[in-house]
Amino acid sequence: MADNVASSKYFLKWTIHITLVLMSFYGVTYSDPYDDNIAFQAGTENQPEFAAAAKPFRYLIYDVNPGEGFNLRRDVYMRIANLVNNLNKDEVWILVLPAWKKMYHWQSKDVGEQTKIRWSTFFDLPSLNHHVPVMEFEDFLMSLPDYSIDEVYHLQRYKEPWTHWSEKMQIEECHEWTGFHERPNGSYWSSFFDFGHDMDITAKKFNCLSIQGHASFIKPFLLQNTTGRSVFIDRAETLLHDRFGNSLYWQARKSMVFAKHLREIGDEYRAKHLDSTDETDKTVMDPDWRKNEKKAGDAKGGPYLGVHLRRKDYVKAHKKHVPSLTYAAEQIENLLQKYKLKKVFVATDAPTNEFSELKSYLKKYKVFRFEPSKEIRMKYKDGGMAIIDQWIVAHARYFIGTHVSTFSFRIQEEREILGFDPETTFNTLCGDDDEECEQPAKWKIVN
Ligand SMILES: C[C@@H]1O[C@H](OP(=O)(O)OP(=O)(O)OC[C@H]2O[C@@H](n3cnc4c(=O)[nH]c(N)nc43)[C@H](O)[C@@H]2O)[C@@H](O)[C@H](O)[C@@H]1O
Repeated sequence: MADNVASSKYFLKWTIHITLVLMSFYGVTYSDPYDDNIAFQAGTENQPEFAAAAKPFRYLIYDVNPGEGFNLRRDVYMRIANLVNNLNKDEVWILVLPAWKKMYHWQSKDVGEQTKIRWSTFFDLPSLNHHVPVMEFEDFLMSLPDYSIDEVYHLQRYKEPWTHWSEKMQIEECHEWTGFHERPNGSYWSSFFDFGHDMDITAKKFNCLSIQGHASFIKPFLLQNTTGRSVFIDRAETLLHDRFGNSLYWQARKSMVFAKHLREIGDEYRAKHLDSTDETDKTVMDPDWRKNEKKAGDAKGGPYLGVHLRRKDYVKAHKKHVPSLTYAAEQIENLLQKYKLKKVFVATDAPTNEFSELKSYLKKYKVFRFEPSKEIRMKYKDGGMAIIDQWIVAHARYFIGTHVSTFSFRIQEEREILGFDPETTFNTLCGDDDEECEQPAKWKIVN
């Protein structure tokens, strides 16, 4: 009896939660009584021709190759978000956010476990929800009474190299290790963002799907060839952006507003150490990203140079393009002189000794690096520290990053959203012997 009451209360709670997510997406204002992180203020204007909310909704869950880093994963989110945006023109689909789990670069050992991290730790969920309906994986699990996902498709590349590129897909034998294990009862077990280690989460159906195409190429397959309420796409990085750099691309990117608690820490640091506030820097943003349509040059930026200096594995992996610390310091000094700045903020994964060495070459200037308290590190982990660094460095008067680092790319996009002149954004440090020193393509915002 008690069990029945508990389970009907539970069912009611999740029915209300999901209804509220969808109401928010369809433009109704509400506060979710169950989650302090979700207080939606969805607008009503410009609602696209999405399917009627009354249809039964479905869930799209995805994951990315375990080897991929934080900032490529952010890019894959955009591809899938725009697929879900497209799906919602025909059926209601909720995008289930893959919980963050430990990555190769998240090496801090003194910040507690870096697993099962909610997206709301890093991003503002109401902002994501303004673009597509989203839900945390943990919450989705709670709404699955038997922890059983209906269908899984592990995407893989075709074995044969292509001579002529065309979009194609086909269910085939798995070419590679998938992380899904068939059980005697025919269900499939996987770790599902580490939740599977404590809970018995399985999939009813599992297939490998060879595919070559853009994200929306899989849409007809999802609508016509799958019937499950919940569909999991593994190795989603296999799908390409539908259109790189168009307005929808930028809408997805703009919706990835950093969590307020991280922005506030960054803002406090800017004010305290870098004489930088949004008012003086002309970087005041509307809390609703849909209302921000900045033009190049609107933003002035704080009176400091911003540098993203990627070290660690990059020093070896991109030998030709990553400068020695002496040459990095020389380039930094030239920019400080050119822009008549006295302060430089360095976002970097460099160990302390390398940062001290860099500082020793720049004695005439004030060289800053964000050094968080233990409490902040424990709370927001390595991912949170990366975002705070990105936020601070993105507000600089002039930015220079590291060759082909996705960490630098995300900073460049942030500056496009803030309204900086692209000349002050798309710049890369040169390697010591890199005579060409190719500069990044200018991917300008399309509002
Ligand atoms: C060569 C490739 O490079 C890719 O790296 P790349 O695109 O720079 O960028 P990410 O994929 O984000 O990986 C770099 C990770 O290193 C840390 N990191 C790098 N720079 C900074 C910084 O300035 N501040 C802070 N706080 N953390 C930093 C952070 O955890 C970040 O997610 C890798 O993901 C691939 O695995 C591969 O190694």
